[in-house]
Amino acid sequence: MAISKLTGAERADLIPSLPGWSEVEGGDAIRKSFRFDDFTRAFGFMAQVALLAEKADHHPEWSNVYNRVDIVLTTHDADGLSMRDIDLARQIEAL
Ligand SMILES: C[C@H](O)[C@H](O)[C@H]1CNC2=NC(N)=NC(=O)C2=N1
Repeated sequence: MAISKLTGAERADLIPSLPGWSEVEGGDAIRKSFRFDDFTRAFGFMAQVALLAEKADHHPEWSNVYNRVDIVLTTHDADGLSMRDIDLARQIEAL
């Protein structure tokens, strides 16, 4: 099943509803940087996100430095931003 990229209008409507998430230049991804008290907290968060990602079969591009976790969401199968990214961002926010 083809996954469709969000249109500019859809992005403009949806992204502002995700607190702290911003559009990456070009509009093909969204990103957010999370900060925690320490590495243990950051890694615990990553473990929770990993479980969500596996369940959704939709995986983040991310990096971790000590207490910081930088997440980029994009849909490789759509070559850009899709509703799957919005859905995963919403689930991350609900953690
Ligand atoms: C075969 C498997 O369902 C796909 O490769 C999934 C896995 N995780 C994925 N994650 C992301 N971010 N984009 C995808 O297109 C994607 N595709």
